[in-house]
Amino acid sequence: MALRRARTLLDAGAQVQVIAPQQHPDFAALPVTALSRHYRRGDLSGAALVIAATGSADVNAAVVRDAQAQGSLVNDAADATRGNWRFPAQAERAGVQVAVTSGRELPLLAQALAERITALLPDEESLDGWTARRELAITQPDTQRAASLDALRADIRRAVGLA
Ligand SMILES: C[C@@]1(CC(=O)O)c2cc3[nH]c(cc4nc(cc5[nH]c(cc(n2)[C@H]1CCC(=O)O)[C@@](C)(CC(=O)O)[C@@H]5CCC(=O)O)C(CC(=O)O)=C4CCC(=O)O)c(CCC(=O)O)c3CC(=O)O
Ligand SMILES: NC(=O)C1=CN([C@@H]2O[C@H](COP(=O)(O)OP(=O)(O)OC[C@H]3O[C@@H](n4cnc5c(N)ncnc54)[C@H](O)[C@@H]3O)[C@@H](O)[C@H]2O)C=CC1
Repeated sequence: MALRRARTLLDAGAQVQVIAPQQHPDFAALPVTALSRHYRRGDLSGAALVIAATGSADVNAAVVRDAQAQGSLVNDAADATRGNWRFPAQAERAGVQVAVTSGRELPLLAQALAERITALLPDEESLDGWTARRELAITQPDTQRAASLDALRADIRRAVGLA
């Protein structure tokens, strides 16, 4: 679990520190700093986002409490309602990102919706074409500009399946 979270955070550009007595061997290949020991109060100092993902509910509760006391965002991997951060399913193509949360614990729905949305995401060529059209449109005089943006809006809406 911690490994999956670490990959998500690294993909988002975070600096990741892992604290656990036993760590999955795949951590060795990741650019994380690792402490091979039990969690101690004080370990969270300076952390913007904290994930409690031990198998122990008591340790996770202590981590959540300590994180909240210092004002950090925190996720309890065993129960998202105990923290204030949730992990969404993600759809991404050519820089366009959509995050889907079920607002509850229903990851299979979030994943299914993210998969459906991925199929709607435009390719790089379309994005580049629309961006160029927008850049041109916003340099035009008012009436022409409105017509160009309306035409672009209609094309974009059609491309994502809207009437
Ligand atoms: C609350 C949340 C976490 C949070 O935000 O804190 C949460 C909670 C839990 N997930 C559990 C199980 C599974 N999670 C997945 C998959 C994903 N889970 C993700 C998010 C979230 N999962 C958040 C809610 C999201 C929402 O609903 O909106 C995704 C979308 C994103 C991500 O994890 O990065 C990711 C897709 C990754 C991808 O697309 O690649 C699969 C399927 C699989 O692995 O393929 C299973 C097995 C099937 C099943 O159990 O449904 C368990 C039981 C654990 C146990 O057995 O103990 C809990 C805990 C509980 O429910 O208590
Ligand atoms: N949100 C989700 O999608 C999922 C959540 N989970 C939850 O995540 C948690 C972890 O599950 P797994 O990764 O499968 O368990 P795991 O047993 O593989 O890993 C637990 C890790 O916690 C470490 N640990 C134990 N005591 C510790 C302490 N005092 N201080 C620091 N580290 C300590 C262990 O060394 C180990 O590395 C569980 O609470 C489980 O319910 C599990 C699967 C999916």
